[in-house]
Amino acid sequence: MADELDATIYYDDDADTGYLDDATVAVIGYGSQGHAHAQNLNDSGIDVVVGLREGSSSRDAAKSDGLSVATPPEAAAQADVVSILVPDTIQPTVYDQIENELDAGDTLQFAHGFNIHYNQIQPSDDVDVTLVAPKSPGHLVRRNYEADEGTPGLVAVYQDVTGDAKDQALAYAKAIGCTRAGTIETTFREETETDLFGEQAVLCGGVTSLVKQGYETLVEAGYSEEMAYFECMNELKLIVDLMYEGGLGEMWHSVSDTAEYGGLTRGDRVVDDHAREQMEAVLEEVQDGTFARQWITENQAGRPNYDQIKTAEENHEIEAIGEELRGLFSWADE
Ligand SMILES: NC(=O)C1=CN([C@@H]2O[C@H](COP(=O)(O)OP(=O)(O)OC[C@H]3O[C@@H](n4cnc5c(N)ncnc54)[C@H](OP(=O)(O)O)[C@@H]3O)[C@@H](O)[C@H]2O)C=CC1
Ligand SMILES: CC(=O)[C@](C)(O)C(=O)O
Ligand SMILES: [Mg+2]
Ligand SMILES: [Mg+2]
Repeated sequence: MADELDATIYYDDDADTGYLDDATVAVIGYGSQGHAHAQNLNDSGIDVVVGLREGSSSRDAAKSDGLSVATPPEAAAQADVVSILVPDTIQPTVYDQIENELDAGDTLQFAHGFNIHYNQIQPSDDVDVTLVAPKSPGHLVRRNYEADEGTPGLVAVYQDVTGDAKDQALAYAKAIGCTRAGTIETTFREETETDLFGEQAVLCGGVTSLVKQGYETLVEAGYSEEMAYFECMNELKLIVDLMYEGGLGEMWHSVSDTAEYGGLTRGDRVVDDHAREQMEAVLEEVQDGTFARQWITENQAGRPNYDQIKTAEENHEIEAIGEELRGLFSWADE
Protein backbone atom coordinates (compact mmCIF):
# COMPACT_ATOMS: atom_id res chain seq x y z
CA MET A 1 0.00 0.00 0.00
CA ALA A 2 1.39 3.38 -0.98
CA ASP A 3 0.50 5.61 1.94
CA GLU A 4 3.37 8.12 1.75
CA LEU A 5 1.19 9.94 -0.81
CA ASP A 6 -1.83 12.00 0.23
CA ALA A 7 -4.21 9.23 -0.85
CA THR A 8 -4.23 5.62 0.32
CA ILE A 9 -3.57 3.50 -2.76
CA TYR A 10 -4.01 -0.26 -2.78
CA TYR A 11 -2.11 -2.69 -5.02
CA ASP A 12 -2.43 -6.39 -5.71
CA ASP A 13 -0.60 -7.38 -2.51
CA ASP A 14 -3.12 -5.37 -0.46
CA ALA A 15 -6.10 -7.28 -1.86
CA ASP A 16 -7.26 -10.89 -1.45
CA THR A 17 -9.62 -12.35 -4.01
CA GLY A 18 -10.34 -15.00 -1.39
CA TYR A 19 -13.10 -12.65 -0.21
CA LEU A 20 -14.93 -13.61 -3.41
CA ASP A 21 -13.97 -17.31 -3.48
CA ASP A 22 -17.34 -18.54 -2.26
CA ALA A 23 -19.34 -15.72 -3.83
CA THR A 24 -21.33 -15.41 -7.02
CA VAL A 25 -21.15 -11.99 -8.67
CA ALA A 26 -24.08 -10.86 -10.77
CA VAL A 27 -22.95 -8.27 -13.32
CA ILE A 28 -26.08 -6.42 -14.39
CA GLY A 29 -25.41 -5.00 -17.86
CA TYR A 30 -22.93 -6.06 -20.53
CA GLY A 31 -21.88 -2.75 -22.04
CA SER A 32 -18.69 -0.79 -21.73
CA GLN A 33 -17.97 -1.64 -18.08
CA GLY A 34 -20.20 -4.69 -17.77
CA HIS A 35 -18.51 -6.79 -20.43
CA ALA A 36 -15.11 -5.92 -18.98
CA HIS A 37 -15.95 -6.59 -15.35
CA ALA A 38 -17.76 -9.85 -16.14
CA GLN A 39 -14.96 -11.27 -18.28
CA ASN A 40 -12.16 -10.07 -15.99
CA LEU A 41 -13.92 -11.46 -12.90
CA ASN A 42 -14.51 -14.74 -14.73
CA ASP A 43 -10.87 -14.92 -15.86
CA SER A 44 -9.86 -14.26 -12.26
CA GLY A 45 -11.74 -17.38 -11.20
CA ILE A 46 -14.79 -15.65 -9.74
CA ASP A 47 -18.23 -17.20 -10.31
CA VAL A 48 -20.12 -14.75 -12.54
CA VAL A 49 -23.64 -14.52 -13.90
CA VAL A 50 -24.62 -11.72 -16.27
CA GLY A 51 -28.00 -10.06 -15.75
CA LEU A 52 -29.66 -8.84 -18.94
CA ARG A 53 -33.26 -8.00 -19.76
CA GLU A 54 -35.38 -10.35 -21.86
CA GLY A 55 -34.61 -9.79 -25.53
CA SER A 56 -31.37 -8.00 -24.74
CA SER A 57 -29.10 -7.38 -27.71
CA SER A 58 -26.15 -8.18 -25.41
CA ARG A 59 -27.22 -11.72 -24.53
CA ASP A 60 -25.50 -13.38 -27.50
CA ALA A 61 -22.24 -11.55 -26.79
CA ALA A 62 -22.22 -12.57 -23.13
CA LYS A 63 -22.98 -16.19 -24.00
CA SER A 64 -20.34 -16.28 -26.76
CA ASP A 65 -17.89 -14.97 -24.18
CA GLY A 66 -18.63 -18.10 -22.18
CA LEU A 67 -20.73 -16.46 -19.48
CA SER A 68 -24.06 -17.58 -18.06
CA VAL A 69 -26.90 -15.14 -18.57
CA ALA A 70 -30.12 -14.58 -16.64
CA THR A 71 -32.57 -11.73 -16.20
CA PRO A 72 -31.51 -9.11 -13.65
CA PRO A 73 -33.82 -10.50 -10.92
CA GLU A 74 -32.75 -14.09 -11.63
CA ALA A 75 -29.07 -13.10 -11.58
CA ALA A 76 -29.48 -11.13 -8.34
CA ALA A 77 -31.29 -14.05 -6.72
CA GLN A 78 -28.26 -16.31 -7.44
CA ALA A 79 -25.69 -13.74 -6.35
CA ASP A 80 -23.94 -12.55 -3.21
CA VAL A 81 -22.59 -9.45 -4.99
CA VAL A 82 -24.72 -7.52 -7.47
CA SER A 83 -22.71 -5.13 -9.64
CA ILE A 84 -24.96 -2.54 -11.28
CA LEU A 85 -23.39 -1.74 -14.65
CA VAL A 86 -26.24 -0.31 -16.71
CA PRO A 87 -26.51 3.40 -17.65
CA ASP A 88 -26.73 5.64 -14.60
CA THR A 89 -30.21 6.90 -15.43
CA ILE A 90 -31.50 3.33 -15.82
CA GLN A 91 -30.09 2.08 -12.52
CA PRO A 92 -33.01 3.11 -10.27
CA THR A 93 -35.40 1.13 -12.51
CA VAL A 94 -33.11 -1.89 -12.53
CA TYR A 95 -32.61 -1.61 -8.75
CA ASP A 96 -36.41 -1.72 -8.29
CA GLN A 97 -36.39 -5.01 -10.24
CA ILE A 98 -33.73 -6.64 -8.09
CA GLU A 99 -34.02 -5.18 -4.59
CA ASN A 100 -36.27 -7.98 -3.35
CA GLU A 101 -33.72 -10.54 -4.54
CA LEU A 102 -31.00 -9.13 -2.27
CA ASP A 103 -30.44 -11.11 0.93
CA ALA A 104 -29.14 -9.62 4.17
CA GLY A 105 -25.36 -9.47 3.93
CA ASP A 106 -25.28 -9.33 0.15
CA THR A 107 -23.35 -6.55 -1.58
CA LEU A 108 -24.63 -3.88 -3.95
CA GLN A 109 -21.64 -2.80 -6.03
CA PHE A 110 -21.36 0.24 -8.35
CA ALA A 111 -18.76 1.58 -10.82
CA HIS A 112 -19.97 5.19 -10.32
CA GLY A 113 -21.54 6.76 -7.26
CA PHE A 114 -24.16 8.91 -9.07
CA ASN A 115 -27.32 7.14 -7.85
CA ILE A 116 -26.22 6.74 -4.24
CA HIS A 117 -24.72 10.22 -3.95
CA TYR A 118 -27.75 11.97 -5.47
CA ASN A 119 -30.20 9.73 -3.57
CA GLN A 120 -31.72 8.10 -6.65
CA ILE A 121 -31.23 4.67 -5.04
CA GLN A 122 -31.78 4.19 -1.29
CA PRO A 123 -30.38 0.71 -0.59
CA SER A 124 -31.86 -1.43 2.19
CA ASP A 125 -29.90 -1.14 5.43
CA ASP A 126 -29.00 -4.85 5.59
CA VAL A 127 -26.63 -5.00 2.59
CA ASP A 128 -23.09 -3.80 1.97
CA VAL A 129 -22.85 -0.99 -0.58
CA THR A 130 -19.51 -0.58 -2.33
CA LEU A 131 -17.92 1.17 -5.27
CA VAL A 132 -15.12 0.00 -7.51
CA ALA A 133 -14.74 2.63 -10.23
CA PRO A 134 -12.15 2.09 -12.96
CA LYS A 135 -10.52 5.34 -14.10
CA SER A 136 -10.76 4.08 -17.66
CA PRO A 137 -13.23 3.41 -20.43
CA GLY A 138 -14.59 -0.10 -20.13
CA HIS A 139 -13.05 -1.48 -23.29
CA LEU A 140 -9.57 -0.64 -21.98
CA VAL A 141 -10.39 -2.20 -18.61
CA ARG A 142 -10.75 -5.44 -20.57
CA ARG A 143 -7.91 -4.85 -23.07
CA ASN A 144 -5.40 -3.97 -20.35
CA TYR A 145 -6.45 -6.94 -18.21
CA GLU A 146 -5.91 -9.31 -21.14
CA ALA A 147 -2.49 -7.72 -21.69
CA ASP A 148 -1.62 -8.57 -18.05
CA GLU A 149 -1.75 -4.86 -17.30
CA GLY A 150 -4.42 -2.97 -15.38
CA THR A 151 -6.27 0.32 -15.10
CA PRO A 152 -6.28 2.52 -12.00
CA GLY A 153 -9.48 2.60 -10.01
CA LEU A 154 -11.22 4.02 -6.97
CA VAL A 155 -12.72 2.06 -4.09
CA ALA A 156 -15.31 3.29 -1.58
CA VAL A 157 -17.67 1.85 1.00
CA TYR A 158 -21.07 3.49 1.57
CA GLN A 159 -22.50 0.84 3.88
CA ASP A 160 -20.72 -2.03 5.66
CA VAL A 161 -23.05 -4.41 7.52
CA THR A 162 -20.79 -7.47 7.23
CA GLY A 163 -17.54 -5.89 8.33
CA ASP A 164 -15.92 -7.18 5.13
CA ALA A 165 -17.18 -4.58 2.65
CA LYS A 166 -13.81 -2.95 1.96
CA ASP A 167 -11.91 -6.25 1.75
CA GLN A 168 -14.52 -7.64 -0.64
CA ALA A 169 -14.41 -4.46 -2.73
CA LEU A 170 -10.62 -4.70 -2.91
CA ALA A 171 -10.99 -8.34 -3.99
CA TYR A 172 -13.33 -7.14 -6.77
CA ALA A 173 -10.87 -4.40 -7.74
CA LYS A 174 -8.07 -6.97 -7.92
CA ALA A 175 -10.17 -9.40 -9.94
CA ILE A 176 -10.90 -6.74 -12.61
CA GLY A 177 -7.27 -5.59 -12.73
CA CYS A 178 -7.51 -2.28 -10.90
CA THR A 179 -5.10 -3.06 -8.06
CA ARG A 180 -2.47 -3.96 -10.69
CA ALA A 181 -2.30 -0.22 -11.48
CA GLY A 182 -3.37 1.17 -8.11
CA THR A 183 -6.77 1.67 -6.48
CA ILE A 184 -7.33 4.83 -4.45
CA GLU A 185 -9.56 4.76 -1.38
CA THR A 186 -12.23 7.47 -1.55
CA THR A 187 -15.91 8.12 -0.89
CA PHE A 188 -19.02 7.94 -3.07
CA ARG A 189 -19.22 11.74 -2.97
CA GLU A 190 -15.59 12.26 -4.04
CA GLU A 191 -15.75 9.69 -6.84
CA THR A 192 -19.02 11.04 -8.17
CA GLU A 193 -17.99 14.71 -8.12
CA THR A 194 -14.48 14.22 -9.50
CA ASP A 195 -15.64 11.80 -12.19
CA LEU A 196 -18.44 14.06 -13.40
CA PHE A 197 -16.14 17.08 -13.36
CA GLY A 198 -13.33 15.24 -15.15
CA GLU A 199 -15.51 13.86 -17.93
CA GLN A 200 -17.26 17.20 -18.48
CA ALA A 201 -14.40 19.71 -18.19
CA VAL A 202 -11.38 17.70 -19.33
CA LEU A 203 -11.59 14.14 -20.64
CA CYS A 204 -14.70 14.15 -22.84
CA GLY A 205 -16.14 17.68 -23.00
CA GLY A 206 -13.08 19.87 -22.76
CA VAL A 207 -10.83 17.87 -25.04
CA THR A 208 -13.37 17.38 -27.81
CA SER A 209 -14.23 21.08 -27.77
CA LEU A 210 -10.55 21.94 -28.03
CA VAL A 211 -10.12 19.54 -30.94
CA LYS A 212 -13.17 20.83 -32.81
CA GLN A 213 -12.28 24.48 -32.23
CA GLY A 214 -8.73 23.87 -33.45
CA TYR A 215 -9.96 21.96 -36.49
CA GLU A 216 -12.54 24.63 -37.38
CA THR A 217 -9.97 27.43 -36.94
CA LEU A 218 -7.62 25.83 -39.47
CA VAL A 219 -10.34 24.87 -41.98
CA GLU A 220 -11.99 28.32 -41.85
CA ALA A 221 -8.55 29.85 -42.44
CA GLY A 222 -8.34 27.88 -45.66
CA TYR A 223 -6.26 24.87 -44.71
CA SER A 224 -7.40 21.44 -45.91
CA GLU A 225 -9.63 19.20 -43.78
CA GLU A 226 -7.01 16.49 -44.03
CA MET A 227 -4.30 18.79 -42.65
CA ALA A 228 -6.56 19.99 -39.86
CA TYR A 229 -7.56 16.40 -38.91
CA PHE A 230 -4.01 15.08 -38.71
CA GLU A 231 -2.85 18.16 -36.75
CA CYS A 232 -5.69 18.56 -34.27
CA MET A 233 -7.09 15.05 -33.78
CA ASN A 234 -4.84 12.26 -34.93
CA GLU A 235 -1.63 13.61 -33.42
CA LEU A 236 -3.35 14.32 -30.08
CA LYS A 237 -3.22 10.62 -29.19
CA LEU A 238 0.48 10.50 -29.98
CA ILE A 239 1.10 13.54 -27.75
CA VAL A 240 -1.09 12.24 -24.89
CA ASP A 241 0.54 8.81 -25.08
CA LEU A 242 3.85 10.48 -24.14
CA MET A 243 2.18 12.32 -21.26
CA TYR A 244 0.62 9.00 -20.13
CA GLU A 245 4.00 7.28 -20.21
CA GLY A 246 6.19 9.95 -18.62
CA GLY A 247 4.29 13.03 -17.62
CA LEU A 248 4.30 16.47 -19.22
CA GLY A 249 8.10 16.36 -19.25
CA GLU A 250 8.21 13.26 -21.46
CA MET A 251 6.05 15.03 -24.01
CA TRP A 252 7.97 18.33 -23.84
CA HIS A 253 11.22 16.35 -24.19
CA SER A 254 10.02 14.61 -27.33
CA VAL A 255 8.55 17.59 -29.20
CA SER A 256 10.71 20.30 -30.78
CA ASP A 257 12.01 23.31 -28.85
CA THR A 258 9.87 25.38 -31.20
CA ALA A 259 6.74 23.45 -30.16
CA GLU A 260 7.77 23.66 -26.50
CA TYR A 261 8.26 27.45 -26.62
CA GLY A 262 5.12 27.99 -28.65
CA GLY A 263 3.06 25.70 -26.46
CA LEU A 264 4.29 27.16 -23.18
CA THR A 265 3.73 30.77 -24.32
CA ARG A 266 0.40 30.35 -26.14
CA GLY A 267 -1.35 27.48 -24.36
CA ASP A 268 -2.68 29.59 -21.48
CA ARG A 269 -3.98 32.18 -23.99
CA VAL A 270 -6.29 29.50 -25.41
CA VAL A 271 -7.26 27.72 -22.19
CA ASP A 272 -7.25 30.98 -20.23
CA ASP A 273 -8.64 32.43 -17.00
CA HIS A 274 -12.11 32.42 -18.52
CA ALA A 275 -11.76 28.69 -19.15
CA ARG A 276 -10.71 28.21 -15.52
CA GLU A 277 -13.74 30.20 -14.32
CA GLN A 278 -15.94 27.94 -16.44
CA MET A 279 -14.28 24.85 -14.99
CA GLU A 280 -15.06 26.12 -11.50
CA ALA A 281 -18.66 26.78 -12.53
CA VAL A 282 -18.97 23.27 -13.96
CA LEU A 283 -17.65 21.82 -10.70
CA GLU A 284 -20.11 23.91 -8.70
CA GLU A 285 -23.01 22.54 -10.78
CA VAL A 286 -21.80 19.02 -10.02
CA GLN A 287 -21.45 19.75 -6.30
CA ASP A 288 -24.81 21.50 -5.86
CA GLY A 289 -26.69 18.88 -7.87
CA THR A 290 -27.60 21.16 -10.79
CA PHE A 291 -26.06 18.79 -13.34
CA ALA A 292 -27.63 15.72 -11.79
CA ARG A 293 -31.09 17.30 -11.77
CA GLN A 294 -30.66 18.41 -15.40
CA TRP A 295 -29.52 14.94 -16.52
CA ILE A 296 -32.31 13.17 -14.63
CA THR A 297 -34.93 15.59 -16.02
CA GLU A 298 -33.51 15.17 -19.54
CA ASN A 299 -33.98 11.41 -19.31
CA GLN A 300 -37.47 11.70 -17.84
CA ALA A 301 -38.37 13.83 -20.89
CA GLY A 302 -37.05 11.23 -23.31
CA ARG A 303 -33.65 12.87 -23.99
CA PRO A 304 -34.80 15.55 -26.51
CA ASN A 305 -31.75 17.78 -26.04
CA TYR A 306 -29.26 14.91 -25.66
CA ASP A 307 -30.39 13.33 -28.93
CA GLN A 308 -30.16 16.68 -30.74
CA ILE A 309 -26.64 17.56 -29.58
CA LYS A 310 -25.49 13.95 -30.04
CA THR A 311 -26.66 14.05 -33.66
CA ALA A 312 -24.89 17.38 -34.24
CA GLU A 313 -21.68 15.90 -32.82
CA GLU A 314 -21.96 12.82 -35.04
CA ASN A 315 -22.42 15.11 -38.05
CA HIS A 316 -19.40 17.32 -37.30
CA GLU A 317 -17.20 17.32 -40.40
CA ILE A 318 -14.19 16.09 -38.45
CA GLU A 319 -15.97 12.73 -38.11
CA ALA A 320 -16.33 12.22 -41.85
CA ILE A 321 -12.80 13.23 -42.79
CA GLY A 322 -11.47 11.23 -39.87
CA GLU A 323 -13.29 8.05 -40.88
CA GLU A 324 -12.04 8.46 -44.43
CA LEU A 325 -8.41 9.02 -43.42
CA ARG A 326 -8.35 6.27 -40.79
CA GLY A 327 -9.65 3.90 -43.47
CA LEU A 328 -6.64 4.78 -45.64
CA PHE A 329 -4.05 3.93 -42.96
CA SER A 330 -1.79 1.23 -44.41
CA TRP A 331 -2.77 -1.08 -41.55
CA ALA A 332 -6.52 -0.48 -41.92
CA ASP A 333 -8.57 -3.55 -42.84
CA GLU A 334 -8.73 -3.61 -46.60
N1 LIG B 1 -18.37 3.70 -19.82
C1 LIG B 1 -17.30 3.74 -19.03
O1 LIG B 1 -16.17 3.56 -19.48
C2 LIG B 1 -17.45 3.97 -17.56
C3 LIG B 1 -18.68 3.82 -16.95
N2 LIG B 1 -18.76 3.88 -15.59
C4 LIG B 1 -20.03 3.60 -14.93
O2 LIG B 1 -20.38 2.24 -15.17
C5 LIG B 1 -21.80 2.11 -15.19
C6 LIG B 1 -22.21 1.46 -16.51
O3 LIG B 1 -21.88 2.36 -17.52
P1 LIG B 1 -21.59 1.83 -19.00
O4 LIG B 1 -20.81 0.57 -18.95
O5 LIG B 1 -21.05 2.99 -19.78
O6 LIG B 1 -23.07 1.49 -19.48
P2 LIG B 1 -23.55 1.09 -20.95
O7 LIG B 1 -24.33 2.21 -21.55
O8 LIG B 1 -22.38 0.56 -21.75
O9 LIG B 1 -24.54 -0.10 -20.54
C7 LIG B 1 -25.10 -0.85 -21.54
C8 LIG B 1 -25.73 -2.05 -20.86
O10 LIG B 1 -26.85 -1.61 -20.12
C9 LIG B 1 -27.99 -2.38 -20.51
N3 LIG B 1 -29.21 -1.59 -20.50
C10 LIG B 1 -29.43 -0.42 -21.16
N4 LIG B 1 -30.66 -0.01 -20.90
C11 LIG B 1 -31.25 -0.94 -20.10
C12 LIG B 1 -32.52 -1.09 -19.48
N5 LIG B 1 -33.47 -0.15 -19.68
N6 LIG B 1 -32.76 -2.18 -18.71
C13 LIG B 1 -31.80 -3.11 -18.52
N7 LIG B 1 -30.56 -3.03 -19.07
C14 LIG B 1 -30.31 -1.95 -19.83
C15 LIG B 1 -27.69 -2.79 -21.93
O11 LIG B 1 -28.40 -3.97 -22.20
P3 LIG B 1 -29.09 -4.20 -23.64
O12 LIG B 1 -28.07 -4.84 -24.47
O13 LIG B 1 -30.26 -5.04 -23.32
O14 LIG B 1 -29.45 -2.82 -24.17
C16 LIG B 1 -26.21 -3.04 -21.89
O15 LIG B 1 -25.94 -4.35 -21.45
C17 LIG B 1 -22.35 3.51 -14.99
O16 LIG B 1 -22.60 3.72 -13.63
C18 LIG B 1 -21.20 4.39 -15.45
O17 LIG B 1 -21.23 5.68 -14.89
C19 LIG B 1 -17.66 4.08 -14.79
C20 LIG B 1 -16.42 4.26 -15.36
C21 LIG B 1 -16.26 4.31 -16.79
C1 LIG C 1 -14.60 6.46 -18.97
C2 LIG C 1 -14.88 7.23 -17.76
O1 LIG C 1 -14.12 7.24 -16.80
C3 LIG C 1 -16.01 8.16 -17.74
C4 LIG C 1 -15.65 9.25 -18.73
O2 LIG C 1 -16.12 8.69 -16.43
C5 LIG C 1 -17.34 7.58 -18.11
O3 LIG C 1 -17.43 6.91 -19.15
O4 LIG C 1 -18.31 7.85 -17.35
MG1 LIG D 1 -14.59 8.28 -15.25
MG1 LIG E 1 -18.04 8.80 -15.65
